Amino acid sequence: MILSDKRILEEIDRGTIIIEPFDPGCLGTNSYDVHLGKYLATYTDRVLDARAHNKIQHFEIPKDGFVLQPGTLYLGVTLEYTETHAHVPFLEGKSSTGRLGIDIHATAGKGDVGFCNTWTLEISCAQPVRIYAGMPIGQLIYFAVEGDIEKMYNAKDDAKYSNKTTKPVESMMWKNTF
Ligand SMILES: Nc1ccn([C@H]2C[C@H](O)[C@@H](COP(=O)(O)OP(=O)(O)OP(=O)(O)O)O2)c(=O)n1
Repeated sequence: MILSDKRILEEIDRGTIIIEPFDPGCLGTNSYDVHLGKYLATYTDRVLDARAHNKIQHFEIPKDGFVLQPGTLYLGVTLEYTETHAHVPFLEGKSSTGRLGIDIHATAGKGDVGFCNTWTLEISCAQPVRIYAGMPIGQLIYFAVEGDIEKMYNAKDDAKYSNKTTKPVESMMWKNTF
């Protein structure tokens, strides 16, 4: 079950969903539009190593935008800080970004109950495209969860992406043992 607009507002009133900043105009029928934050990042090394801590360099999107190039993975971040305490949040693209050839996540769209942070975007593009800080970039949808939660994401010792940040965060795969 996906939460409707009215239900998202009720959950915001209850404090089980937090979206900051919140603009009622960004509420869709059953989603909330999120925007591109001002920081992007790229990996320092061209060849990444799934076992290593691959470092990234952050940079600010200039006022007149930044042209994404195909073949490079950019990490972006949502302008919005969100908390979701009783539902499963999903980050989805928007048709309008998709029609510009922009992908906002490489494979991970699902969030966890208890996730409290900005969202890192795994951005790639089909052809060069200029993007701007503050542009609508994706949407959050909320699913009801079945059953009790043993441990909320923000309470887990091994949660990799729970340190609050306004910048994109690199892969923490290196924390897995394999
Ligand atoms: N594009 C995305 C997808 C998810 N998340 C956030 C919300 C999730 O609650 C959190 C963890 O996502 P995953 O469970 O998919 O990530 P991992 O399994 O790699 O990390 P962990 O071991 O911390 O669960 O990251 C994000 O910021 N950007």
